[in-house]
Amino acid sequence: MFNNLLQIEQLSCQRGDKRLFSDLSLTWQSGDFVQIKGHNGIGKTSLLRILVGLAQPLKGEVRWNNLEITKNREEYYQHLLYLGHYSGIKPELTAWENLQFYQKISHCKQGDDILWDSLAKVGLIGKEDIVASQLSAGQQKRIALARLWLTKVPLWILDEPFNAIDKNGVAELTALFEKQTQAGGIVILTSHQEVPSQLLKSVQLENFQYLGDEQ
Ligand SMILES: Nc1ncnc2c1ncn2[C@@H]1O[C@H](COP(=O)(O)OP(=O)(O)OP(=O)(O)O)[C@@H](O)[C@H]1O
Repeated sequence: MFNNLLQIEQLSCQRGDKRLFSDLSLTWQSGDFVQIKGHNGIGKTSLLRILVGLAQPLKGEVRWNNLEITKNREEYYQHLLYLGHYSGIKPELTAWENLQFYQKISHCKQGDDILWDSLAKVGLIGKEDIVASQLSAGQQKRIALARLWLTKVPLWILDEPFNAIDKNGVAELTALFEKQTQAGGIVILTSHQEVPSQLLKSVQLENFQYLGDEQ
């Protein structure tokens, strides 16, 4: 895999009238497996949303391979898989159809076999013909997570991927994240649960909390 770089420079974030973090500068590259840490409400989701171009920082910028992401969205999104709090699945489609649709529109491994494999990995065999709206929140989350076994993109940004996932699932997903980074990908996530990996680096957002002296 090409050596990729995700850089954030002098990033400051405000939500409503509340300044969250400021002056955050970091560089991640191929092979990095990173957890964004910090107490509830510190701004972890806000940071991820800035990283994927869904929210604007107050100051600073995000660059993918030296290009500012908001000016090069099309190129950036060809390399990014983002799973946010809302799983982004279509409620009127079955689990199978959701993944088939994803295979069609994304840079994915193709074919029914790989799709069955991805359903098996998330424990949805037998549920493939049920429309997503009739599945539980946890099962819907697992349809979204099945994309991780289909995608070929290098950069994964995942907000609480382990929510509604049992202990075995957490271990299996963590192994997949390690495999992705060892193959030259970059995985950035938030998690309220312990992530069982020796490879994980962390960014503590408390270290960048706004202290009130920035102009
Ligand atoms: N759209 C918004 N408008 C105003 N304030 C917001 C908005 N979204 C989030 N906030 C506030 O910004 C702060 C950070 O929210 P964020 O969801 O980024 O935190 P978090 O660290 O991910 O929290 P948690 O660990 O609880 O998921 C919170 O105080 C939240 O209330």
